[in-house]
Amino acid sequence: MTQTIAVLPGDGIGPEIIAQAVRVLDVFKQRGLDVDYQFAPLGGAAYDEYGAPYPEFTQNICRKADAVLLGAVGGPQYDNIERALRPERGLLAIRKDLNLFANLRPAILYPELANASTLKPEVVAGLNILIVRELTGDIYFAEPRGIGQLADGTREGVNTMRYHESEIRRIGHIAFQAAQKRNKKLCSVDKANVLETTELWKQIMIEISADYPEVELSHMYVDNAAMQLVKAPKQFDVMVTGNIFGDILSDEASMLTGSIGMLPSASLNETGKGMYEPSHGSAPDIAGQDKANPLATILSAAMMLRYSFNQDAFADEIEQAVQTVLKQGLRTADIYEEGCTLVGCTAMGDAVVAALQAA
Ligand SMILES: NC(=O)c1ccc[n+]([C@@H]2O[C@H](COP(=O)([O-])OP(=O)(O)OC[C@H]3O[C@@H](n4cnc5c(N)ncnc54)[C@H](O)[C@@H]3O)[C@@H](O)[C@H]2O)c1
Ligand SMILES: CC(C)[C@H](C(=O)O)[C@@H](O)C(=O)O
Ligand SMILES: [Mg+2]
Repeated sequence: MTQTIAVLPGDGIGPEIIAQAVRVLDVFKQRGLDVDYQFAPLGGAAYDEYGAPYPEFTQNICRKADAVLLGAVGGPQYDNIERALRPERGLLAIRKDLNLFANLRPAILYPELANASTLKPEVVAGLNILIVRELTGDIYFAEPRGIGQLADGTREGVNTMRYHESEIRRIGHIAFQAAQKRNKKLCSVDKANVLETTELWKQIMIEISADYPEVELSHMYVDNAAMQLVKAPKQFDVMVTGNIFGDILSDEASMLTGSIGMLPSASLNETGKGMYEPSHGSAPDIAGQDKANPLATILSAAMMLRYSFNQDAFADEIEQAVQTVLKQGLRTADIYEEGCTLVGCTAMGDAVVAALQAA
């Protein structure tokens, strides 16, 4: 039966990078992958068309789809609209609506990019970390929130950090299972020395570690983890952390791989349904200039084939094709180094498609 991919290009560079990922998926459609695309707006594009960042039109398509492929949302033209209508709220709403609580962000350094990282090549060579970020709880979603006025006329901003143990438990199991399939090391990142929410996080991780005796569990405070990621990133195998810490640490980890333009992600729910998107944003500073690196989005499409469609061999082929184009010396501006060939977003897509067709 034909399966459906909801394709949400979003804003800024979103449409440019999504176009390349769709071309890559088309290669597999030609080889028999039985999928159809349904395009829908999210974020600013949806606000422009429907007056809401996650309108009913998009909700209906995404709820029925077997998987969702997203570019990125947001842009300066939306920064001053009512908060509830901002593009980023559309992204949070779709994550909550589809219950996508498990965000997997693999930071893998392709050997060809060892010099593209701002860190010394020997610090990052061979890097392969998986960040497991909880995505539907924490300070992102808990009430109360808002900016209020106090009796004395001054204003106060409020957000609330909250986790129920069931939310911690389910992301913990995902992380332990991922570690079990990898190098069996799990580092849980918290701020249990200060925040009770994350003290509970740590307790739950210890409790469920009993189910995974072969996985070595360690704990690290988030400030130290931020430092260790640049000092000695290869000490990590899988890291598991809450929504806000995971947001920050995954952007940090992306630079270990050369560029944020290289970091894909999968956001999964309990049934395995997923939304796949690069970890970066809509990059308004380079939008519309054919300069964006499409590889994080193309690698996110590979994660979709692996997790949503059980097509491991196709996913491997995409990852191999990305390595081939890097070996050929092709680089978008964010990963460019002397002696390589500078290409735009479309030409990078062309090269990945050509590598797949040659394989
Ligand atoms: N998942 C998402 O949709 C998502 C994620 C992060 C930020 N945002 C939104 O994106 C907008 C811009 O945010 P920001 O500037 O803080 O973060 P950003 O990730 O969009 O950009 C940060 C820097 O990285 C560069 N960059 C990002 N992706 C790139 C790519 N594929 N190729 C080359 N360079 C790339 C940008 O040019 C910029 O210099 C904001 O509205 C923000 O809310 C959306
Ligand atoms: C745009 C924003 C809502 C989002 C987040 O904070 O989760 C982004 O930074 C991400 O990492 O996907
Ligand atoms: Mg982020």
